[in-house]
Amino acid sequence: MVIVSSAPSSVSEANAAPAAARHPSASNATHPRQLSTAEIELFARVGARREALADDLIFHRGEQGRSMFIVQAGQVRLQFGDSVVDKLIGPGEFFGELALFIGNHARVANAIAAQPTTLWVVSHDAFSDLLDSEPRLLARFMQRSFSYLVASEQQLIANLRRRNEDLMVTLDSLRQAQTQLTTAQRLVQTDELTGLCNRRGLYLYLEQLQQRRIHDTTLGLLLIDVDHFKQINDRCGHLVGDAVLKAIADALRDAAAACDMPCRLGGDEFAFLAQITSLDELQARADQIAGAIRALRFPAGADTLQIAVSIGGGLCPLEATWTAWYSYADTALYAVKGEGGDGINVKHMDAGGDSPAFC
Ligand SMILES: Nc1nc2c(ncn2[C@@H]2O[C@H](COP(=O)(O)OP(=O)(O)OP(=O)(O)O)[C@@H](O)[C@H]2O)c(=O)[nH]1
Repeated sequence: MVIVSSAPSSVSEANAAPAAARHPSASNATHPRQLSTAEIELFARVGARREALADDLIFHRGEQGRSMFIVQAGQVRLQFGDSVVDKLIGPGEFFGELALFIGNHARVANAIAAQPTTLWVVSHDAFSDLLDSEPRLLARFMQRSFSYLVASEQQLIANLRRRNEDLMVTLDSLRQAQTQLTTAQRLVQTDELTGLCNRRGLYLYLEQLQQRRIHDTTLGLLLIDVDHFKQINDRCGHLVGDAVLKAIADALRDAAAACDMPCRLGGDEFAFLAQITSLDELQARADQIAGAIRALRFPAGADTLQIAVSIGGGLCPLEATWTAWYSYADTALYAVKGEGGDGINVKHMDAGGDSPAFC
């Protein structure tokens, strides 16, 4: 509870010195916020006495102030908020002096009694009167206060600058972490050998399919499997096998429109999901892929190696699932393999048709 009501105070609370529990008589204003005995006597003469119990609010942040406060006994805590450290004002020290000098000044801190405290409250008007009667003493007091205020403001600016720099460093680390996360996400969706999407990348594409759909198109799926790939590895070595897989990936990439998804499902098996308008268009993609792969040549000792693929697929009924599409295309692919490979089997995936996937 505040016993004596008082007018409020200023920005200079931010600059109040930490309470060192100095007693006024122990010093003759050696600390810039410590009043000399003469100053205390002068202010005590014109100030109103105010008693505050522990936790009493003396003024709050934003409140307009016209008075300065001097702690006679006890201690006042200035809370600035915004992560600025609180300050404790002890006996013989003053706070809120800017309101005294300029009148009507918005307080920048809450002032709360840290313990039972006695204050002198010096109003702006009383101070103006004193300026006439005690100009020399008050000039020294004001000079000291101003230089302390300026030094404190500079300290505040330096702290803010440091805080800003710390924030920039934190922001930088966050950006780096974000980039690393994006890279990691890309890597887990990418097949290391060919650079195409892997199965995880395909599943992500399927999850986002609704948003990626192109108006007036349907989906077509092709499964592409290299014929006798094991023999290529056995005859020519794994490095040639790898080169074959990479070249097939390039052929798929070349045949893909921006909205299509060519990917490597694993081993020598690839998938190609296309947004197209007709079965003919899907057939044309399959022909382009098979033709490009057939045209590839790889050194195999004295000979050159030619590659062939089997392709199965069809137009995907949108009400069916990926598993059903895959199962249908796989059946179509193995029909080609059963006839010796190097062929294309692309049809409508008809839920009422002869495919076991849709039975
Ligand atoms: N070079 C290389 N070989 C791989 C890679 N991944 C899987 N393989 C090999 O690919 C071969 C696939 O063999 P199969 O599944 O029998 O297929 P295939 O020999 O093409 O038989 P068909 O499909 O019936 O014509 C296996 O020998 C695997 O070891 C890879 O990344 N690089």
